[in-house]
Amino acid sequence: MGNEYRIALAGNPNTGKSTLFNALTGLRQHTGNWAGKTVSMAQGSVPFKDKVFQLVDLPGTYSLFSNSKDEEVARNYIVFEKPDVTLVVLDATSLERNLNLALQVLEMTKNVVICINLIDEAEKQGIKINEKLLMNRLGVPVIKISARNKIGFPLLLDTIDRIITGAIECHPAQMKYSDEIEEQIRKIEPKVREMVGDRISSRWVSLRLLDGDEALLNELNKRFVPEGVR
Ligand SMILES: Nc1nc2c(ncn2[C@@H]2O[C@H](COP(=O)(O)OP(=O)(O)OP(=O)(O)O)[C@@H](O)[C@H]2O)c(=O)[nH]1
Ligand SMILES: [Mg+2]
Repeated sequence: MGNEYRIALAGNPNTGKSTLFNALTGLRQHTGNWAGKTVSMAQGSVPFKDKVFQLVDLPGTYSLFSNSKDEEVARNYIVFEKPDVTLVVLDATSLERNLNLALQVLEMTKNVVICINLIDEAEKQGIKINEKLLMNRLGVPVIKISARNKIGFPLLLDTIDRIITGAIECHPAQMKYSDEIEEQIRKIEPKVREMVGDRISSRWVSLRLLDGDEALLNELNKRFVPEGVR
């Protein structure tokens, strides 16, 4: 349908993705206080203004390389299924560790919202988070929420809506690597672009290939190379 948009929820395990998913959709995806709860993707819809957001609860992962099935599922969804917006759910009480995954997502896709969850817990612990500064550094909206207490939802939904309409444009920060790696990227990126066009970030694919990500290479072959040529 023309007014349906897919919104993916990514993040480290145990950051409250399913709690957010359930609170927004009214569904009952399993939640728990230990890692590895969500192993497959749950979907649920959230009507908002003239639109319907189809939320996809991805498995929680510490990175988005090809280290495990979960990472591949989450990675493939973000890169190949191309959700309209990807929410990265972070735990406000361990932001530094959580930002690692956020930076990976920013390399993979353009339309990203960073949700800093468990803001209630962070406040209890006296942790102060400057979301404006983060927003400037990361180039995408950063919103403080508490999924459990349903805090921050109106702004979150409105921000998703405004990204979809184009009222907000994301400019995700790109990590700069050593001169040597940047030089290698420059060499292979044009060839990667010939293969993937502008459907996927050619810089990100180049980086993964330089890292020897064979699972990704297989996935690219499957999706982009005609069967007779592989
Ligand atoms: N204090 C507080 N706890 C929260 C909040 N959101 C989620 N939690 C708790 O954090 C724990 C993990 O929540 P889940 O929603 O299962 O986390 P998840 O990200 O889906 O975890 P995986 O599926 O393992 O990746 C649960 O005990 C939640 O009740 C919040 O806003 N504040
Ligand atoms: Mg979950």
